[in-house]
Amino acid sequence: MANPIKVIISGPRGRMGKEAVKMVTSNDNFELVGVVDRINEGKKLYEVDVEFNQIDCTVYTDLKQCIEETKPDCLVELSVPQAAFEHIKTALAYKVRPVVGTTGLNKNELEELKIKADEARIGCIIAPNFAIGAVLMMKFSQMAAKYFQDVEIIEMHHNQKLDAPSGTAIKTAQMIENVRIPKKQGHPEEIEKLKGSRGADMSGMRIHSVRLPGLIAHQTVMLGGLGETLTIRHDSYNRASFMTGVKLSIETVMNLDYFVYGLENILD
Ligand SMILES: NC(=O)C1=CN([C@@H]2O[C@H](COP(=O)(O)OP(=O)(O)OC[C@H]3O[C@@H](n4cnc5c(N)ncnc54)[C@H](O)[C@@H]3O)[C@@H](O)[C@H]2O)C=CC1
Ligand SMILES: O=C(O)C1=N[C@H](C(=O)O)C[C@H](O)C1
Repeated sequence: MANPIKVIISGPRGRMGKEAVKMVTSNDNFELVGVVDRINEGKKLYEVDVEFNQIDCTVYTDLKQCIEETKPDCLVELSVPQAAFEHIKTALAYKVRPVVGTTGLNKNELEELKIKADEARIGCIIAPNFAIGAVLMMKFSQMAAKYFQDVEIIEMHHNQKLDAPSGTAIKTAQMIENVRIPKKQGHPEEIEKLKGSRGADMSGMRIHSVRLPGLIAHQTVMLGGLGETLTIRHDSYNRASFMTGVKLSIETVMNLDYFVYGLENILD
């Protein structure tokens, strides 16, 4: 059997981080060699949270030190955008391949990371959504937008989410932008009596962000035409739904020497 891929995870105590720790440590092809967090420097994961019982892996607060001591192949980045950008740049500088789920990176940051990864010929996968169904929902929406110019994206998430609109909603709109003839939707003279009531505007499309306790991650794309509408919806009911894509990305990034934005680009 080939040597396991040595993985480090950023944001291990988070909702996604915990699920990723579980997935990586239960997979024989991977070895969790370290984690990076804001706190708990030098502790073992099992000391940090009872959920990590028996996981004998060191917590680092400095990514460079983590990389130098553990010599990982891959960084799984699941923290916050403010930290993620620096983490990805550091990983690339050490030739550690990033697999990034953290959303909220802006266009310039993504562009800079693409240039760095491509120039250094280091695989890097950034996926706003790792759920297979979500990727299909985005692709189906893109297919449909060729025929329906009027699009409203409604993303719905738990109320602890920091960024709005979601990374998935932005990626969906970008994919649609590639095929849709730009159009300002609604009545040309419409007036928002309450600011924001028509949602965010992306090339005339509208994006609405719902935040409620009880939700996990959901998105509806509504397309309207002459006397008909088409509704495409995806629901993640738990964070295990994202792990198929995280696992595939870790395996795939090891054989890449360029930047990838979106899981759809590595699915067969
Ligand atoms: N691509 C995808 O499929 C998915 C992406 N996400 C994204 O993943 C990110 C994390 O989401 P959640 O787990 O729900 O958030 P969370 O708030 O539960 O977890 C974030 C964790 O990062 C830690 N953190 C903060 N600063 C850090 C630093 N400098 N270094 C290391 N860790 C640090 C926090 O202490 C926290 O434990 C968000 O950006 C979210 O939008 C979430 C679900 C799916
Ligand atoms: O914060 C979340 O939870 C999620 N974030 C990602 C996003 O912003 O699209 C992916 C998924 O929707 C869950």
